[in-house]
Amino acid sequence: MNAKVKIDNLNVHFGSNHAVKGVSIDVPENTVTAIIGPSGCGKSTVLRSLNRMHDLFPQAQVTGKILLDGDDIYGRGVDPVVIRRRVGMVFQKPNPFPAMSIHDNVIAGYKLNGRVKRSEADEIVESSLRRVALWDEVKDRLKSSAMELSGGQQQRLCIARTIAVKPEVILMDEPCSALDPISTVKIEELINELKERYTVVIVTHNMQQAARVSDYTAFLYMGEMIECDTTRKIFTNPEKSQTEDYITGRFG
Ligand SMILES: Nc1ncnc2c1ncn2[C@@H]1O[C@H](COP(=O)(O)OP(=O)(O)OP(=O)(O)O)[C@@H](O)[C@H]1O
Repeated sequence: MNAKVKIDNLNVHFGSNHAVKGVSIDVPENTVTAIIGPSGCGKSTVLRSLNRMHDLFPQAQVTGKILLDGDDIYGRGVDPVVIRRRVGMVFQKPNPFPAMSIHDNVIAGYKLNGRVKRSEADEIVESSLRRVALWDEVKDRLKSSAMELSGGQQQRLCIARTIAVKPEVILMDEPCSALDPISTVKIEELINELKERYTVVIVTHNMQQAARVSDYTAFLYMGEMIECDTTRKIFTNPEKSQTEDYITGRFG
């Protein structure tokens, strides 16, 4: 299988804190890869490296390579804005734009490309909302504020906003941690559908969630990648004792 994203000897320093130490992971296309590990082990830092989010933190120093379709996203002349369009991100807490309607939230990122005809915008809003199974719930109130939606609906709206830009890769940082169990099930079902079109990388604290939604799992510990394999192998027959200790709840 092709590696859509290849993380090759990634190191991230925040000042003197060496947060990510020589991590290499291949992320195959049209799969879900979960990154798990105890708090502070560097999961979010690895994830944010995949769309150059650390460019926004001057103290962060990133070395190594992140290849997207074989090209280094940190290469000379590469525009991080273009990378962030190809590699979208969904955050822990749903973060719709509070002053915008449901409709305008979905199309907000797409509009950064330039003027969009009304009919084109309506079509993108509908198809994106359908894809996150939110259309039927909101189609009669597209002009209402996004803040009127429940937390779970807001998270699906944020995923719709990410999809509307037509990314190739979707990064998700603990996308269900602020949601109730029913909304969590909906997002997990959605993640399973998303991989038909996109490559998904998800950070989660919840090992059952990693086991349910992912095809591959990478276990990080203190900034190092201990083991990366199929999720089935990691959860049933891991190679490393640290992985086994973590997934059986002996630490973390
Ligand atoms: N913007 C930042 N500035 C300075 N240090 C940071 C920054 N982001 C992360 N770190 C440091 O990098 C290390 C790894 O943090 P990271 O958030 O990646 O861990 P994590 O595994 O995602 O943790 P959690 O599960 O608690 O969210 C920590 O020591 C953290 O303090």
